[in-house]
Amino acid sequence: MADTAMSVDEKFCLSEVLDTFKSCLTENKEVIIDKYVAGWRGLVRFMNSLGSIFSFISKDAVSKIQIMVNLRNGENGEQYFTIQSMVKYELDNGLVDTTKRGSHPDSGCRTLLRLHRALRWLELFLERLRTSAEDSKTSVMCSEAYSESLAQFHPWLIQKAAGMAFCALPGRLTFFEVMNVGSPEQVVAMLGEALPLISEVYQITEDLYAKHDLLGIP
Ligand SMILES: CCCCCCCC/C=C\CCCCCCCC(=O)N[C@@H](COP(=O)(O)O)[C@H](O)/C=C/CCCCCCCCCCCCC
Repeated sequence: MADTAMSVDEKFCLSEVLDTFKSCLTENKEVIIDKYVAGWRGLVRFMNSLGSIFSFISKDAVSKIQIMVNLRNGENGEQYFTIQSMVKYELDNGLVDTTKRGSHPDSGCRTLLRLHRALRWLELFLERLRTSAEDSKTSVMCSEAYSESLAQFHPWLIQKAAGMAFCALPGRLTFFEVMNVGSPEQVVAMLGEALPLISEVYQITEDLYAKHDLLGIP
């Protein structure tokens, strides 16, 4: 049974998120939805600790996480064990609006695609953080990562609101402290460990969605 309650107030722990993404993949390289969602939940906790200016982002992420949790807890929950089984089940049963919005606005494939696009932003942002100089600005790194990924899928108003929120990000050192991992060197080492796993999960999902022509679900 997947978690039904969303707790977003617990303290963030980067190693916990790292472990969750690590445990996302099965031996057959399928992506386990419960673990994927748990990874996002950890990231949302972290974002909440940065201040209420991020709450509009947090709310959207939480609502998408909750849609996935509800699908896992629904009568066909077993079909949502992995992203691969979800895609097969929803496509076989006509449960995805692939070209225009219709009767399945909250399909698993559509909802997960939004998180998947955000995972690309995360990958780009973390890579910038990992290789950043002491005087680098988190707001700039975050904004560049956003422009290269999620921004193309967001309307102007959301882009502006996101840009304003990024300006409220703490400086690099404070940001590292909130991660609660240790020294900056330890943070960099942790990021170096986390990134290949996040990239692998991203690429597997990207390839699967591309294979089924699902990357543009409206
Ligand atoms: C080691 C950790 C360091 C980094 C921690 C990052 C923590 C980030 C946590 C959560 C990120 C939120 C993910 C947001 C998912 C957005 C999905 C989306 O694109 N939704 C839009 C489209 O949905 P539909 O309308 O089609 O259903 C929706 O319109 C979006 C609304 C809200 C704005 C989303 C802005 C996203 C900016 C992502 C950067 C987050 C910055 C966090 C800074 C640490």
